[in-house]
Amino acid sequence: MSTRNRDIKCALITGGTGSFGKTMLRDLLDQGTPEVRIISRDEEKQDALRNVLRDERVRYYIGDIRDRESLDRAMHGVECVFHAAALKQVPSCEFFPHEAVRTNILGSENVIRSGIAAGVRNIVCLSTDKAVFPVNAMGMSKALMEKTAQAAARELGNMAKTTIACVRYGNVMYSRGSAIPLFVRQIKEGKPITVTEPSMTRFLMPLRDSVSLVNHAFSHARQGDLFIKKAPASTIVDLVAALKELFEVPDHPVEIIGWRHAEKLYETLASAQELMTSEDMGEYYRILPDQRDLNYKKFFSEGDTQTVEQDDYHSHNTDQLDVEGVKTLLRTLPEIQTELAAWKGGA
Ligand SMILES: O=c1ccn([C@@H]2O[C@H](COP(=O)(O)OP(=O)(O)O[C@H]3O[C@H](CO)[C@@H](O)[C@H](O)[C@H]3O)[C@@H](O)[C@H]2O)c(=O)[nH]1
Repeated sequence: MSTRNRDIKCALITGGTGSFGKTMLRDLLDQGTPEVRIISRDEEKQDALRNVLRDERVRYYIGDIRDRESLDRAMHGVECVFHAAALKQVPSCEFFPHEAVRTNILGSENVIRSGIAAGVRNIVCLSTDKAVFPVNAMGMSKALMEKTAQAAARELGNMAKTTIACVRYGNVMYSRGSAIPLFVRQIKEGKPITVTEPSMTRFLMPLRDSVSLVNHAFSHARQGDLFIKKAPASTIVDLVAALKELFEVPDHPVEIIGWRHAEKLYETLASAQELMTSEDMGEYYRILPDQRDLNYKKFFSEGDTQTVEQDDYHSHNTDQLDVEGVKTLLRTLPEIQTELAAWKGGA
């Protein structure tokens, strides 16, 4: 996936047993990283991972990013931190916003402070498109995580030992608790596919691309940068049609259930203002940090008058995949390949 992380001797992944964490872990091990630490709360998930991997280069730390001490114990000697631990489900954050504050904002602050204190070289914090113009508690807390990271980066400046960057990505296809595995389960169980709003669009990103984005950020980050990866999108109705065609169930019923709490019709990966201070890197955008200080007076005397000439970059105006395009992308996912083989084998 990446050839750029070969010189890392010791990496730490927070939330190391999640979908992203496990893929990142495998990527680092494949590159020959001598030591990868993961820190997470759930001993059972760690034990399951330990039994699957059986790799002595992986060190497991039980801990919670809410608890600075547990982070400090895992942090000494670490060169780079991939910070993926988060409360990421929209409904649970909506009902327990204070928990989102404690994990996504205060926990991230702990990761950053612990990393700086231990002299870590790179910290990459994972964010989401839901942090742009946020309407739900999950997105709001991730937006504040980004601000926390950027404030720490600004405070450190360019000469510091530690570089802090963020990445923002859209829906990771087949991630735990998301719509695609739910739709597959509904097909397998003969239950109606529940669609919220057919015309909703979402950026579609395979897990491997989210790891590439993080690797890109790791290799290219300057202090306070935020990276996004350009990605295609589709409507939910096309996503469902693609799955029905792949599983060859043209008559499978679809039930419209209406919008869930705090959902958007489309998601935005970068605002027009952010794009104004961004660098187009081909597959990626680098969004530069705001370098202004608190001396607002000089903005009037020295500031530029900038006009916003472009649109936000969102899932309604990025490349739109049609049903065939979604099918092609879905076919590349290992989980879909496994499900299809079992489905067709058993049919
Ligand atoms: O039964 C369902 C469930 C979802 N959807 C729709 O499918 C799309 C994707 O839903 P889902 O996979 O739950 O993703 P999001 O709600 O967009 O949020 C996901 O994507 C975020 C990144 O944007 C992650 O941070 C979140 O953890 C993850 O839940 C949305 O338009 C939903 O309205 C349905 O139509 N029917």
